[in-house]
Amino acid sequence: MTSSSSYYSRSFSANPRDYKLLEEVGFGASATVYHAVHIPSNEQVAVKVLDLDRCNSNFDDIRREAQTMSLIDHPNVVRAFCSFVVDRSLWVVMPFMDQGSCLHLMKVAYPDGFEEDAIGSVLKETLKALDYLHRHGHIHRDVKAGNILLDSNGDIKLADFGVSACMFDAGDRQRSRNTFVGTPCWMAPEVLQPGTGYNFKADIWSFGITALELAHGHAPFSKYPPMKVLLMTIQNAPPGLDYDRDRKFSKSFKEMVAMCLVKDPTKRPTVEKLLKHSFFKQAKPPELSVKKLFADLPPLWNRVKALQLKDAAQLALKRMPSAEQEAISQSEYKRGVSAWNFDLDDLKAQASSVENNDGFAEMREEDEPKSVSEYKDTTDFQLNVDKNSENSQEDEFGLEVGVYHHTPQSEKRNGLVAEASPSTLDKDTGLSKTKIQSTRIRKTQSGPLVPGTVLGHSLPDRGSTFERFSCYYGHDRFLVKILNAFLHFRLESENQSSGDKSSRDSRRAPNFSGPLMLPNRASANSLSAPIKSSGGYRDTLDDKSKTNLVQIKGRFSVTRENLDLVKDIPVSSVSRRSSQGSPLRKSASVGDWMPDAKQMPVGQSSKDSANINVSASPLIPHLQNLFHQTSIQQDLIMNLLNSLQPAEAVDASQNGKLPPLPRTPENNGNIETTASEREQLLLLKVSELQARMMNLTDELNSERLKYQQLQQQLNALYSQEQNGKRGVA
Ligand SMILES: Nc1ncnc2c1ncn2[C@@H]1O[C@H](COP(=O)(O)OP(=O)(O)OP(=O)(O)O)[C@@H](O)[C@H]1O
Repeated sequence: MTSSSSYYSRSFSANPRDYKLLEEVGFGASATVYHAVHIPSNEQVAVKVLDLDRCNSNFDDIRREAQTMSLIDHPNVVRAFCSFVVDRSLWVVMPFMDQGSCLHLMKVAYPDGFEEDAIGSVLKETLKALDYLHRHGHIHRDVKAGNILLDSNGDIKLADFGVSACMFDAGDRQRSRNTFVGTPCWMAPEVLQPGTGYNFKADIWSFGITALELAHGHAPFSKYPPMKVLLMTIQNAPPGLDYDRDRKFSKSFKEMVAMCLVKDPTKRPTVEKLLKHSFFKQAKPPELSVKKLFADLPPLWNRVKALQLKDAAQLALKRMPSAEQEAISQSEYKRGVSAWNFDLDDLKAQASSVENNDGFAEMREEDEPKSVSEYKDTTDFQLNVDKNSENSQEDEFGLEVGVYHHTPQSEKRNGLVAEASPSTLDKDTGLSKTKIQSTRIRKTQSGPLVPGTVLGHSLPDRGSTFERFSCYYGHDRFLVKILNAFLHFRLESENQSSGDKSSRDSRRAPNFSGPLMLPNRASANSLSAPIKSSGGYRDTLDDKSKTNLVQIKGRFSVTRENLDLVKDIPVSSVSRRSSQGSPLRKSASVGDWMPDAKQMPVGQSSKDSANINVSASPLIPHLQNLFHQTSIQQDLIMNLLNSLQPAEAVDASQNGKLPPLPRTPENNGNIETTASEREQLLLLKVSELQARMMNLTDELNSERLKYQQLQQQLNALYSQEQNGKRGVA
């Protein structure tokens, strides 16, 4: 094996014929990495073959990345010996790191993570790499275990400049620092937040997440879908090492991680400062701590093959196309693929997962932020949403706390908390064994967190009504789910919009929509086998993304669908009843339900907003978010409306009678009296539901108005742009 230092004395030719590609040793979002031999010198190298059609970056960007890589000269950073174009791909020749990435090693042999001494060495070497990059004005932007490579000598190098950005660049390149680039689980909150921009401190956050990844075998939140990760990263208290669960790790390791995972980037240490931390002062040389990790393992390519087979077998178990998609998506996501985008279908799938109440239930699990873990024992858990995240407090280590966290039962309740608790359904319904979660709202000390607009009722009312939904209408599980889902989305959208408010002045924002761009294999950084399925997920996406691609920026693409979305509200699959008596009306311009004109602000024309060239607009993500939220809410309302009729029908069809009332001494089982009483009760409930539906409709309208206002802003921006162009002409 050639030591990496001897590589530097050699020159590697930029001719594909001089390289013999051997085994595949890695696969990422846009590239396949091969173990190869440089024939003239008989040197082992790695050749990264970037599929230019699969890259979301333009060619100049990619070439620049390769050039940057070739200028690198640091023992802890993978440099490119040379790069050249072969057909529709770019070959980058690099030193071969014969033990692969830390992620791969964990997948193969350390699913629960490494020991602390190995982690210390790996992190220290990575930090040296970051120190070098930051000093030279680079933000890496994709620090993660999958990009930390090891070789048999114990050398540790940071790889993958696919998304790095130069802080000294100007123009387009500089702007890319305001784009949405990286891998969601590792991305700093400021990177995920619309329009805030970020700097090299984003790497410190990712470094902290990588520390957790190495300690646990996976990154925090890695089991959640992207949208949830995004929300959790922005809203939750930062993740960290738990003082109880992670007892095996030292205090200094925990403190070091906590220093990196502070939401306010200005409070994160620089690399220089971090290197002086006691954790790194104690770190052992990699030869002592890291080499032993792979001492007994077979060669890298055999491990890669084994993982490929394992992943292929797992996927073969899920033959159904949708299950396959889900498996690919989950698997890719968990393993940390960088290129990803959101898609309405994806979001809707997440919405449907809310039906199973996992939106709440998941929060109990292992990836909770550290502020949560101490409340693990509470059976009744609460979701606490602090709208004033910018006012979040800091603990003694300068850590932010309590942005979006569980609250212990014992806490005083003078603020508002949405509580999800198990509830048993009506025994007579056949669903009596099924537990669902009713949603109650009540006060907690954590402050006035959920605005009163959630349901437009006094708090005790809201609480009791939701309880009644789950008990009285226990037979209509669907209805309860709708209401729970609605509340969940309200909470999420409230938090999102509060995030939006804080960045209202921003000129650029990341886009959370578009197809989920995933490679067609089970796992990327885990080096798995391609999934060869005709008409499979990747194929579909490829075609779709090729035909629809409008703009490519970094790893994020804007597709025509994104734009169409602004013009065409997706028609819900839910059948809709007449809007008579509802403030909603069918809109001719957008083909869907719109607020009644008389409820619109003066001077606001829906016609104005119909024909907008939005391609250049930074408002697209906001509009998409609003559309998404409102269309889901709209569906919920329509479901609610629809459910009224069947509910009555079902009730009446039970042996031709109304549902049984409890026997009381008064009615003494008198059928005639109870029947009319029950009728009245049902009518009452129906009108109560209708009233609630009207409230929901009001909220929908106010969302619509927000959307209209955004459209107006968009119009104004567009005309400004047009005027500007005319002026220049
Ligand atoms: N020089 C190398 N030697 C050995 N293995 C490598 C080398 N470079 C990359 N790999 C392996 O290939 C995998 C994918 O490489 P890389 O991360 O560069 O691709 P990518 O498309 O940029 O991936 P992503 O964007 O998903 O991180 C790595 O996780 C690693 O396991």
